[in-house]
Amino acid sequence: MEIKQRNRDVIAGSGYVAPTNANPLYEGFGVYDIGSTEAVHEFCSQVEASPSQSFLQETLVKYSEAVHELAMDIGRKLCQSMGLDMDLFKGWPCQFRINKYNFTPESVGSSGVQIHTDSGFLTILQDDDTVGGLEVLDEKSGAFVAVDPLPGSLLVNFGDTAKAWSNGRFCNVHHRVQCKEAAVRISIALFVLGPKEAAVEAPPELVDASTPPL
Ligand SMILES: O=C(O)CCC(=O)C(=O)O
Ligand SMILES: [Fe+2]
Repeated sequence: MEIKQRNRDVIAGSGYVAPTNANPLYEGFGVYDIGSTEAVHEFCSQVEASPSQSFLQETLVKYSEAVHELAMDIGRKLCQSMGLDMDLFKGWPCQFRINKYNFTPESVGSSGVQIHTDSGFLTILQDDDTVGGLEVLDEKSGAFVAVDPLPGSLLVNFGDTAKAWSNGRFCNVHHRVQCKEAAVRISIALFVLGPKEAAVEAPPELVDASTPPL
């Protein structure tokens, strides 16, 4: 526990999250801004990835660089597809989280993570290869739809900041994690948060008479 606690918050909730009474099955590690290779190295040294475990550090650096580049690329393509000439996510902090759910026989049927929307712009999620549980809300019918494990795939969803920026064109999807079986479930998320200093505002091209400001 002492070692896990070394993964301290940079912003609220960005470091180690221990199980709580409200959420006893969940714990997670995090890096505030994975766009910084130093932050990834610091994380590895905090959780004592020793030189004998250097493959861990290498893997994490490679993974974080690849998923960060993917996020930036998605930002550019989103803008292109909307006819906007901008590099949207450039310089935005990207938070990284490794989620662990210690599901038990007693917890089957209960909640691993309550229903929520992600607060940032975009989330890239690598879900557990075998243990399901992620469900997204179909806003029309009000029913939850299971997102079954699909090894080798990444799931991308928008959050609250994307809804604000796009003036309601992008939907911040509600989702939750349910315990379906007594097994450890791991997921890895990258959250493209939003501009560090400036406020989020819809570009003028996305505001007109038929889509007035939200
Ligand atoms: O573990 C998952 O599949 C989803 C986790 C999640 O929704 C989150 O970290 O915001
Ligand atoms: Fe989420």
